[in-house]
Amino acid sequence: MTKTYQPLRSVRWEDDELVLLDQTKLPEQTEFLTLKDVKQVWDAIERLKVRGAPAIGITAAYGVYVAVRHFPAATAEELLAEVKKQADYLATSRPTAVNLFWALNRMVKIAEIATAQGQSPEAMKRMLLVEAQAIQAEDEAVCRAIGEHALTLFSDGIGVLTHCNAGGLATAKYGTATAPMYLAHEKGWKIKVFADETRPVLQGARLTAYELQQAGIDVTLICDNMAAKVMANGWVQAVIVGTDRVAANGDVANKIGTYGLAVLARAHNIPFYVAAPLSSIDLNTPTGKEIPIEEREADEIIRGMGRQIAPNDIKVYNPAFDVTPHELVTAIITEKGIVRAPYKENLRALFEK
Ligand SMILES: CSC[C@H]1O[C@H](OP(=O)(O)O)[C@H](O)[C@@H]1O
Repeated sequence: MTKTYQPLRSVRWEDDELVLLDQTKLPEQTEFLTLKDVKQVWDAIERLKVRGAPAIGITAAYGVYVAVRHFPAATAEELLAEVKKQADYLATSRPTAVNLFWALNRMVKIAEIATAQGQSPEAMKRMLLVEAQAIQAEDEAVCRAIGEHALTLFSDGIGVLTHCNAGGLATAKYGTATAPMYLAHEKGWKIKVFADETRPVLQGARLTAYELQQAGIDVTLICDNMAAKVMANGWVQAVIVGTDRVAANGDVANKIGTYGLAVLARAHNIPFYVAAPLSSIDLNTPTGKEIPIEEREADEIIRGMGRQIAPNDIKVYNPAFDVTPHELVTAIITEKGIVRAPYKENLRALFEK
């Protein structure tokens, strides 16, 4: 009997409103938010109520429509100017996940096309909503395709370690790193997942462990400092993670702690895979050195989960991401196939296919 994955959708356009699952409340509470204005959308992205590169892009796309749907533009040019203004505002919510900028650029492009076609402001607004819905629908198909390619690297009974949440909650459905886990489960394979808790915001403990358990997948939660022991035990045959931005040379920005995992995987001769939709690959950023790394507030560490665990006013360094050099990446798994080194040439070729 095939087990179909029942998604817990993090972003929905429902009854003509943008509805988000508040990921800061999981796993204890399943709470939905209806976002009525662009400031609420900005806050939801910045405060990680919605997070994960593709989900951020989808939310920002709907956010542009929410921002302008009632704007009283007399002409398409006036509305185009407002679309650009609101897209620029949403672009300030978080700096690292390139999907945010990729999705906002798509929304501005639609507004430019509508203007060039001489569409009315009302027609442009309809085109904007359709584009946001297309971005969401495409992401679901992209994630499933990533899963199918990744599955060719897995086998029944495999042990897989993952970091943070690159799951269904971070995308339209299936996730990127978790897509092969769901598809393997659908095929009836026995797959053992080890999920890093992923300090300080615990996306692995709160989200990955939660969504995989809900789907009936064998998942074991470990603290980040246990990954080496799990690998040394021989329990891991592959590491697979998501990404917020792949640079043109194949350097990978992802949740803080990913770089350390890649070093551990290399030390244990374990393949290190990055699941990356083309919407997360940024050929305009030459190397990982040029990827902006978000630094978040000290309280995420000092008072992260509701209780104080460090002295007041202690100095804190809280980068939300790190960069894994492409030399440590075994393969980048995209919806168009599996990409291996030399990454600079092979990533560019993806966009020429
Ligand atoms: C499928 S992209 C998921 C990606 O996003 C996460 O970051 P955050 O939770 O801060 O948005 C993490 O880097 C995941 O790999």
